[in-house]
Formats: sequence, C-alpha cells, structure tokens
Amino acid sequence: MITLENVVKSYPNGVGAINGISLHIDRGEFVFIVGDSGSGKSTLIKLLLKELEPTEGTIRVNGVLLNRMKKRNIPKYRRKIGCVFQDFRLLKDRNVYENVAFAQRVIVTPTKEIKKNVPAMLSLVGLAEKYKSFPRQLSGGEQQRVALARALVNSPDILLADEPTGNLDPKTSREIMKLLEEINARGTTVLVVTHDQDIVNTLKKRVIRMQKGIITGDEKESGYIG
Ligand SMILES: Nc1ncnc2c1ncn2[C@@H]1O[C@H](COP(=O)(O)OP(=O)(O)OP(=O)(O)O)[C@@H](O)[C@H]1O
Repeated sequence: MITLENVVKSYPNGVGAINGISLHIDRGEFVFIVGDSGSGKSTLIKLLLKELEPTEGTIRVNGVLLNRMKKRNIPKYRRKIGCVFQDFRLLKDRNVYENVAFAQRVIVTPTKEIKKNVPAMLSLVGLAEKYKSFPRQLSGGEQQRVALARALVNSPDILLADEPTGNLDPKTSREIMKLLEEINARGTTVLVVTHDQDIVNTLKKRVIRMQKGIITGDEKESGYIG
C-alpha cells in the first residue's frame, strides 16, 4: 500500500529532514510514527501527500509512483487520502454539516448522496445531533471528530493523522484514538504521528520510531519506548 525506498528530503536551506528511509506499510495496517521534535515525522506525511518532493528515492502509494505523478493528477490522488491535523483546520464560517459536505462537493458528489453520506459520517463520529453547530460552539474533541468525519466521507484508502490529539486532554485523546481504531477496523489504513506515550503504550500497534531523519525502530505490537 505504501512503500518508500531510500527516501531523502533536504529543504532548500540545506536542512536534511529525511536522511534515507525505506519502509513498507500494508493495506489495513495501523501504524504509529513517533520520534523527537524535528525527527522528520511531519515531513514524511507531507511527502506522502505529495505536498513535498523527495530529493532522492521513490515513494509508491496504492501502486502509484508519486515521483512520476503529473501535477494535474495530484488533487485526484489526495482525495483518496484522508487527513487530520492537530489544529483541526475546519471552516470557521460553516456549520458541522457543511464542513463535512464540503469535502463531497469538491468531488462533485450528487446532493442526494451528500444528504445520505454526511449524516452517516456524523453518526460514526458521534456528532449526529450537532450538525447545525459552528466550530466555535464545539469542544476540541468535537472539532476533531468533525475533522475525522470530513476526512472519511469520501471513503479514503488511507488516513494520515499528524498529532491528532496534540490539543486534546487525555480522556478526549483516548476517545479520538478509539475512533481511529474503529476506522481502521473498517478497512482504512491508518498512520498516526504522535507524541502521546500513553496512547501508544495502550494501543499496542506497530510503532515506527524516527530520529534525525532515519528510522531507528520498527516493531509490531509495541509501545512508545519499544
Ligand atoms: N519548510 C522547511 N524549511 C526548512 N527546514 C524545515 C522545514 N520544515 C521542517 N524543517 C526542518 O526539518 C526537520 C524535520 O522537521 P519535521 O517538521 O518533519 O519534524 P517533526 O518530527 O514533525 O517535528 P515535530 O514533532 O516538532 O512536529 C527539522 O529540523 C525542521 O527544522
């Protein structure tokens, strides 16, 4: 599903963020990516989204070689990848329903479908009743649920989560992670970048450890420290 071979990414200022990574993630896996600040985790996510180009090496996602992808095909590629971030990134002037529906409108989904899909997604994340609320009227955990519903409404193959619980308290963080596990159980491959040791230790998933742009650990059913 995701294969990186000898990937290097240096930023234009010369900073080497990824210094030679080879990695394979199978369809349906749940993977945590952990590592100190500056170890290259977010850069890895950006490479997978084709927001950045590798300086060296190849990246394949779903059998497609990203290096060779034409610019005009990038939006279509990104639609098959759901993303959530620490800061939720919701549209502040749209209500919950519209925030989720927006992702469907972008891919020109018929209104009839949207009216079916959006409530189904909001139920999945436990927010069916708040569909008229605006982001400012929601707690952090609720906002992240909306972001998850939006990320999932187009049935992505992969969900990338960059510190999804970074702004949440421990209890809410556990709830969001439970939701990520449920999403994974439904077949979506899930990659989660996190600093949350408790959650990594509790869930016992594959843990990829990064340090200074290389992988220093990769273990199944592991914990934060390994
Ligand atoms: N746009 C950029 N230009 C130059 N250097 C960058 C840029 N973005 C990141 N870096 C550098 O690349 C390295 C890796 O950064 P990255 O954001 O991938 O780390 P991270 O592991 O996600 O960190 P954190 O846990 O703090 O989010 C760091 O040294 C960082 O300073």
